[in-house]
Amino acid sequence: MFTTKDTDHVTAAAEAAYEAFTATRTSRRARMLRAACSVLQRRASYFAPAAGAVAWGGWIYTEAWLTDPSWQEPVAYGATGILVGAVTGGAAVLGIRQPAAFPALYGGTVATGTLLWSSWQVIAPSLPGAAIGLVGAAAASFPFWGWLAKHRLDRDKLEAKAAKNAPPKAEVVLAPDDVAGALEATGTPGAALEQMLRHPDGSWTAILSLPVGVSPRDVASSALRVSRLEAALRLAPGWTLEVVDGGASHHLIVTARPPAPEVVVEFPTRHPLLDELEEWDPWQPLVAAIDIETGEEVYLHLLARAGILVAGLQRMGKSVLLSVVVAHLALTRARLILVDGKLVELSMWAPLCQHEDDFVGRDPLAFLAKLLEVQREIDRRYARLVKEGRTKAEPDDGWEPIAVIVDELATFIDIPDRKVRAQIISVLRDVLSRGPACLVPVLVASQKPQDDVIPSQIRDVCGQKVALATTTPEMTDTILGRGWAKKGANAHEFGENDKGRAVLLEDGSRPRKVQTFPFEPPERRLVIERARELWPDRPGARVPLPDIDDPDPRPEPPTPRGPGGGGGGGGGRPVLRAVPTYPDGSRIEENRLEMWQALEKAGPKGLTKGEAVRMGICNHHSTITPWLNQWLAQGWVEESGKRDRSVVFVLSAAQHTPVAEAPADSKENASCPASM
Ligand SMILES: Nc1ncnc2c1ncn2[C@@H]1O[C@H](COP(=O)(O)OP(=O)(O)OP(=O)(O)O)[C@@H](O)[C@H]1O
Repeated sequence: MFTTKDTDHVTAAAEAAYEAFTATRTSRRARMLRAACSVLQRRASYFAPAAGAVAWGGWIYTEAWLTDPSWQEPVAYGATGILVGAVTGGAAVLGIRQPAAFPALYGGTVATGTLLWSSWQVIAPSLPGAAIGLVGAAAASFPFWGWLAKHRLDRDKLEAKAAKNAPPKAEVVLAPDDVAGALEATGTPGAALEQMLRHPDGSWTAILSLPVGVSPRDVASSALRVSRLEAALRLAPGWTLEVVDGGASHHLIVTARPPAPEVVVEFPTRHPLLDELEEWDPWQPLVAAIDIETGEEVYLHLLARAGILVAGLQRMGKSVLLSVVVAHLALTRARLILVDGKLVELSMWAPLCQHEDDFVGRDPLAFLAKLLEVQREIDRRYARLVKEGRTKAEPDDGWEPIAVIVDELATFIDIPDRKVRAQIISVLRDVLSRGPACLVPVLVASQKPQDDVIPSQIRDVCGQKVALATTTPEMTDTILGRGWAKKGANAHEFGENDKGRAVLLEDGSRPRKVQTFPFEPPERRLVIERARELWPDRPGARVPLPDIDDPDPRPEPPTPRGPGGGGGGGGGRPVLRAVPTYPDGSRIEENRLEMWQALEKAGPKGLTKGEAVRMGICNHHSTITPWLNQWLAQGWVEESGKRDRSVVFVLSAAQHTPVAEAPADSKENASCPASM
């Protein structure tokens, strides 16, 4: 038996239906008995004083009648007691729930009546005396009647108000004979309802035992049967039905759920990062969006999970989300490597880069070279992890985070050179999967959610995927993985006005529908200004402008190492924008550039051949010996004593790689002045 207290109208309707259902299962007499017992049980506290008073009055007057038999006294007093008792009982049955008021009113009424009547009897015992006593007792009950009337009036008012404000009544019908009957109507006769459970949220669960020969699994797994059962149950709109196999017990478990209550979620228009523009710890998750169903903050993890993939149709909010991630990274000590097929999206962050060539534009070969450089660093870091018997980096390892942000993956994947494409996919996959564990977070974004642009090898190693609006379920699956569109990740249902609306899927979790924060250029500039204040000496990267900066439009493809690389020379590098040269102006060969730069970086401390090998510049001393000999002969390098019994090589004073100047007539990118 249920109470309607504290339940909503849906629950009340469901209860009524359920009570009707249970009523059909018992005989009329049993139902009446049960109702009587129920009233007695629930209203016992109201009946007790009435019953006590009637018994007490009856006893006094029976005794009086025995000693002085006359009919007036017992009838008069008995009538009074019965009247007041009936009033009390009636009010109790009508549902007035004030246990303390009842006995008090009742007791007062009876006591006053008794006093008046007894006094009159003493003064002038007679029949009129009895009648006056009766009237007095009745008059004494006026306060009670007044109270009762007011109470009913108030209650009616409240009910009228509640009915006015209540949402339209939902129809929840459990068919007569209900779930078993409905099941029979769908072609599965003979089921018996074993148990009906009501849940506090208004949902219900029916446990049915099926006849021998009918498999609960067959019923539960047949979409047709389940939808027929749903129709036969005539559930109100918005209700959902779940049918599961009860297992060995040969039971079928049917659960109906009311629609989830609507949560009104307010979307903040300002990202919380803007309220605290201080150095940010990349180990903590960053607030990426708001869950549109619950209003909770939803996070992206830069280091604790594998890479991040963001994709969706054009103009739906990819760059905005990307900027939120870059803004967080800009406020860390991370080295930013920005790869932007469109140049304009990430170029405003270029002044925060720590290396001049850490901005890659529309150049797949330059991208591959950068990926190989990052891959070599990952190899070095993993070598240390292996030596130290660890599986991932810790915050106090002393490694500098290296964040790789790639916008518009299509520029680097959707290219005619299949070989370079395959190399890029292979190395990017490796960097995405191994990077975060050694402080190399990677984010890739694409505005073309198609298989040929987001290969499954790339998608599958991304531990966090964000699907902004797409147009088809296939596109959604391309971003999130096969089958997710069918399981409710419906990015393809977002409309063109749903800017920043996305489905976020984290490995091992259910997809969440989210709304990203707006993060427009003025807000991005605030972060940039603050980062420049925090780290004023970052040199920034040059944004390569096509046809202006790149002197060699057809550079030779680099030679990536095979999988698992292991710190080799890394092959050649494509010609990048500034042509590195020796002091005599001749170009530094691709395969020697890394060694030359290592010498530059080492400064007067110099470098031994062994150190160069350990840094992964080459596999063996013999590789660099001829280069060093040549540079010694030219006078660009000097020997400067020994360290650990090895000769230390240093660049001769003032040797450095001059940076090629942009031609005087070249246009300057507004977001990246040549001064950068
Ligand atoms: N969370 C958001 N709230 C409000 N507006 C947003 C949100 N995200 C994006 N927008 C708006 O949507 C528009 C497109 O955003 P954005 O530039 O990020 O799209 P995009 O997918 O990167 O486009 P493209 O693919 O062309 O680069 C912008 O005008 C931006 O202001």
